[in-house]
Amino acid sequence: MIEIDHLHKRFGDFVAVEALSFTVRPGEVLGFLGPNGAGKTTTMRMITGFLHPDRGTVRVFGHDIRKAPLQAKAKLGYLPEGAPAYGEMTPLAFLDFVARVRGLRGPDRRRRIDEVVQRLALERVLHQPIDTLSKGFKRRVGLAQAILHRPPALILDEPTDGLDPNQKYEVRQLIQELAENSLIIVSTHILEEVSAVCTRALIIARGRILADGTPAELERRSRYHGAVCVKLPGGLPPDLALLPGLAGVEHDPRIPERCWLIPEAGVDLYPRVRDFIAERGVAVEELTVERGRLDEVFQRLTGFEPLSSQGRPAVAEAQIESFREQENV
Ligand SMILES: Nc1ncnc2c1ncn2[C@@H]1O[C@H](COP(=O)(O)OP(=O)(O)OP(=O)(O)O)[C@@H](O)[C@H]1O
Repeated sequence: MIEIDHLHKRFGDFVAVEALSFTVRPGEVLGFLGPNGAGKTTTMRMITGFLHPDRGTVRVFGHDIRKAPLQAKAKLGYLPEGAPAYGEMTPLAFLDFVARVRGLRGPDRRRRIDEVVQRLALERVLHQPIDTLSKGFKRRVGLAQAILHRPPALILDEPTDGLDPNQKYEVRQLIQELAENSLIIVSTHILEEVSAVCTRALIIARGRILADGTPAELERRSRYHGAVCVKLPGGLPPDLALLPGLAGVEHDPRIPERCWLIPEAGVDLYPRVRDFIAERGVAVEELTVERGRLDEVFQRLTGFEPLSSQGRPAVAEAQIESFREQENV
């Protein structure tokens, strides 16, 4: 278990992390999300003991990272941002060096190195200087050193950043496998990654926690949660706008006959839309329900407003209001 209690960090006058508290338990994969400069790396560096907080504590399986750093660090594997390594070394020499630092000796050291080499499929680059490896292989070497001593907690700072889609997929698969034996804190900018690998997500900005929940809980905070996506070749019947519980209509800018019917809070709109379509015999090509959009929740919480969406929902809501006025509803 990792317990973080009221962590603070300033750089000069700038507050990078403020009163950050959370606990991560075995079995959890915590996605650490936030815009650039939110304080993710600073927090991870404090958790792993590479940076001292101004205030607050970090306990790793009961060991305070400042008072008992060796015991705490023995429980941690850390992949820093960009997976730095000694570039002139080969992966084999680097892993051997890390294994020695981790206190692994004799046959056990060789066995563990063999294990991670196999797990990360490093065999064919073992004797090539790390500087000459592709980004994907460099990241694998970084992950190999992080798991070499089989730590019960892994801190991974943007493990898929800069990788191609296949390499990203591979690393995500690996994170899911590693989650069977270790709790994981993983920072990312990629929201689909959160749904793919995380059991819980924490959104931070300006060093503070803005949201904490499972990916499904966060998706439920989206205005698109429960939105019904319809593609109607004959266009939107005007009186569909009168459907009780409909908060707004958003048209797909790329496909004219397609739109999202946004529900009022707490309304299950889908059965009403389905019944309306069935009763009127409206031709329909697509009818699906959205779970919600993490990107929209993230943008709203972090105060970002994309230019392309400004005003769009408001216009749709105004149209509905005018329909309702005309019909005296
Ligand atoms: N050593 C330092 N000296 C001064 N400012 C720093 C230092 N380290 C980090 N900062 C600042 O603290 C803030 C938080 O940085 P941090 O790297 O933790 O953010 P992040 O969430 O990891 O961002 P990114 O997603 O871009 O990696 C940033 O504004 C950064 O410039």
